[in-house]
Amino acid sequence: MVKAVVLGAAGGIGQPLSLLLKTNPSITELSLYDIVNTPGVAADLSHIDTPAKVAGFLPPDEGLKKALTGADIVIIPAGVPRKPGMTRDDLFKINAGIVRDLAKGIAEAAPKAFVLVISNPVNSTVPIVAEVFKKAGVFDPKKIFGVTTLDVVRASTFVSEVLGDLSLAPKVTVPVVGGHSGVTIVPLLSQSSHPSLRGASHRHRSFLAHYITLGLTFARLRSRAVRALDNRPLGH
Ligand SMILES: NC(=O)C1=CN([C@@H]2O[C@H](COP(=O)(O)OP(=O)(O)OC[C@H]3O[C@@H](n4cnc5c(N)ncnc54)[C@H](O)[C@@H]3O)[C@@H](O)[C@H]2O)C=CC1
Ligand SMILES: O=C([O-])CC(=O)C(=O)O
Repeated sequence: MVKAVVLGAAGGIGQPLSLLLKTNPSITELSLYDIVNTPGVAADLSHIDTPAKVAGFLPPDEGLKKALTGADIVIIPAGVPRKPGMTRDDLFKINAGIVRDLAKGIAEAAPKAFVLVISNPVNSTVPIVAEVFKKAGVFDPKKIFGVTTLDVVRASTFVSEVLGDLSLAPKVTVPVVGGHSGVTIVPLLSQSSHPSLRGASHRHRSFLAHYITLGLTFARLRSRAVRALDNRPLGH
């Protein structure tokens, strides 16, 4: 029996994430919490023919507590996303308080759950959860995670795309270490399994690394980067 809870389940990340969780046959219970719209999202997902029993919760009537009770895994995509021109750090002012309050709820209702923090800036929201848990006496460093998998899959995809063979993406590995903000995202391109990167120049690798760290702003630069690299042979 595995109960998963999504806090911020009605948002742009929360809805597809909840859908993916509902399609996972290992999950037997799925609770969706948000300040809006979760009853509708839960009703839609509940029609999918997989084992998870889905329920939606809103803040009134201790909705957060009800959503969290008995949770094994809690995933947090609640908060505001950045607008053009903003860095992830610019979200701190709003998201810090949101994550802090949700963490207090988890510490009270599901202190043993694994907690996965998606809300940005991840480099700061993870320590916020840790501090709230320490204060509540329930801190276990092995159970709190910042979700940065996106940087890893992005690195595989971008490297394969820029080097001209997207079909390699599922097989290419590019380890990414550090955090999930600006220069703290460090793709280890020298350790990539992509065959063309082994002989690439430092300059070329730096360019790719910068490209991978841009996150959502990458879209505007993507075609420019592909064009630039198309005209520049590897090693230059
Ligand atoms: N770690 C990562 O790889 C990624 C992180 N993000 C971050 O995830 C967060 C969410 O992004 P989106 O889903 O695109 O934003 P969104 O605005 O579409 O959704 C956010 C949801 O959070 C809800 N929310 C706000 N305050 C809440 C509270 N106190 N309790 C519960 N729910 C609350 C909103 O009602 C909304 O449904 C942002 O901070 C974004 O930067 C986004 C993409 C990737
Ligand atoms: O860039 C953003 O604002 C959202 C995020 O963390 C990402 O896509 O890596």
